[in-house]
Amino acid sequence: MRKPIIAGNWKMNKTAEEAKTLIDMLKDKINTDKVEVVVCPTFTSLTTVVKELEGSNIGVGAQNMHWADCGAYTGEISAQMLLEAGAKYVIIGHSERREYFNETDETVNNKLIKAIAEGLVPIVCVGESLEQREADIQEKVVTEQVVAAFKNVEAKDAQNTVVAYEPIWAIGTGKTATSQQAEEVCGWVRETIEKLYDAETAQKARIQYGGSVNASNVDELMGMENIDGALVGGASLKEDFVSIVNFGS
Ligand SMILES: O=C[C@H](O)COP(=O)(O)O
Repeated sequence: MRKPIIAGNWKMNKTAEEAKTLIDMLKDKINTDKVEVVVCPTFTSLTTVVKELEGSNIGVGAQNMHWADCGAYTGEISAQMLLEAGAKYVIIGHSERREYFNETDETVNNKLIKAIAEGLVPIVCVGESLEQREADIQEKVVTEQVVAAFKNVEAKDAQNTVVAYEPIWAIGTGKTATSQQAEEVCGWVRETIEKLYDAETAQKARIQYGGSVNASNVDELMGMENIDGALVGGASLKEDFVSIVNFGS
């Protein structure tokens, strides 16, 4: 049985002081007995959030990383720097990085391999655009993204990798995919992992849905066979996140 994992992607929000206030408001209300919970602040707030969550079971992640150990990559951050700051998870290939910062399937693969090598838990994002959904090629798009992301990744490492299916047309729009749409694509993701590796790997890998998840739709989404969690944006910046991670209660 896969343990559900719900992560909050804060994106470019919350100064370190604001992050402390949010964590102080959330941490004692979140139940981690049945759900693995992760918060992903900006890098500048990482150490503050890690300190505020000391003694809790809530994990801390980063929103991105570079695959190099060091070098002339202005503005980038290495896996070692994330680990030093206390991150245990890292989001890779978010659609906003693919759109605004030229993230490609190749860079996503480079980052996934490096995250695994350094012992970070990767959350790899895939998902189609509105145009691709309207053209009904979402299965092709997502399948290709998954295949490219896992190139040269061993089965044991794929089993510990989280894949987040985030239809771009549902991100930040309030237009959530229906549970049936989300389940269909997450099922394709799992089938693709099985074809790449084996049934055991496909069953152990966890798949999140992301895209306007909120307290009113999380229960139905989490009831889907191939949805093991959620990657939450806007709703993770407020008390709604408590209702989301405590889903079903
Ligand atoms: O990483 C989170 C996703 O981009 C979803 O964001 P959202 O919940 O604001 O739609």
